[in-house]
Amino acid sequence: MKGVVIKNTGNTYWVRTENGEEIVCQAKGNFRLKGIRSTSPIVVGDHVIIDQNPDGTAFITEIEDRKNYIVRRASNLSKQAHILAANIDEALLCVTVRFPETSTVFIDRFLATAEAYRIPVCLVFNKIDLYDEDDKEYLDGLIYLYQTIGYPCLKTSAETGEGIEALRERIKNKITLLAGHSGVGKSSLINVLQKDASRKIGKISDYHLKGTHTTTFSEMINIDTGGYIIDTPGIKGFGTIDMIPQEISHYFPEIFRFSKNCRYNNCLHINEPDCAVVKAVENHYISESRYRSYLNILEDVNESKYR
Ligand SMILES: Nc1nc2c(ncn2[C@@H]2O[C@H](COP(=O)(O)OP(=O)(O)OP(=O)(O)O)[C@@H](O)[C@H]2O)c(=O)[nH]1
Ligand SMILES: [Zn+2]
Repeated sequence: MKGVVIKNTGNTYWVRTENGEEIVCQAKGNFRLKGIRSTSPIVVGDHVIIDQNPDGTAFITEIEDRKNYIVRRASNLSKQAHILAANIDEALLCVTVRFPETSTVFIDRFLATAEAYRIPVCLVFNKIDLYDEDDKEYLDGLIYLYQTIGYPCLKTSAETGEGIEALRERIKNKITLLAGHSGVGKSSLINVLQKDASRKIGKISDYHLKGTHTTTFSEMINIDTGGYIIDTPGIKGFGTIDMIPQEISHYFPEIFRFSKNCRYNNCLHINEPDCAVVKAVENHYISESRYRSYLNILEDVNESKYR
């Protein structure tokens, strides 16, 4: 039987089968994925094949190739990657320009990392009911910037319901990763999209966690109108540690386009002669905030080499 892993704690996996049933499974014996050293061989979002025994127990026997996956920022000491989720159709980065303010550096780091993971991103600007005229002007500037680069943007209010139908359409029949700073309204948006979401989560956890001390890695919330949302504490902003300096510009689509005209093909776009990127920033074809974020990641990657 085929299914998708919707929750995982320890060696226990909740699999939703094609006919909508939820089955609790174990991974079979020494289940290991080829080529990846990971703390958990099977993760939320994995497409798996399960075998169910007459006594009701079920085992995952096969896992299909992943189209993408995200890894928790691993410490340099550990060679094992902690994979948080796989097969993500789109990430929603929930952003507020106030209460709390999300910095453009944070947004751009997230976008660059998502590019590296090959996960499309839609920006969701929440709490629009709270913004004054200045905030709105700033917000419209941000939306113009990111839409021009190619990132879709939505404006929402979990409080008034504005923009929620567009959001619902956006996530329909997809596996969506919800990310963003603490307090921007991720849980509130989930609760508006799926009325009984928190109750459902509670029920599953209570059933399994009785008397045990396992950690919930990730789980998906089923949206009745179609789709799943992955809401995982560890992925508020994911790390960029594994990038090499020359690669970073590949993850800024508009910077990458200009970089092809730099004199040196290993140009880092700092102060090299005839750098087409620096020139494009000066001429306002590339936004200064995006360029600052690029330099910020570059600095971080350079530092991490010496740690
Ligand atoms: N006015 C207004 N308040 C909102 C909106 N969305 C969320 N809030 C409020 O913002 C606060 C934080 O919302 P949460 O949904 O807990 O934020 P979160 O992103 O899930 O935060 P973490 O769980 O810490 O990551 C709560 O008091 C919400 O009621 C909105 O669109 N408008
Ligand atoms: Zn350059």
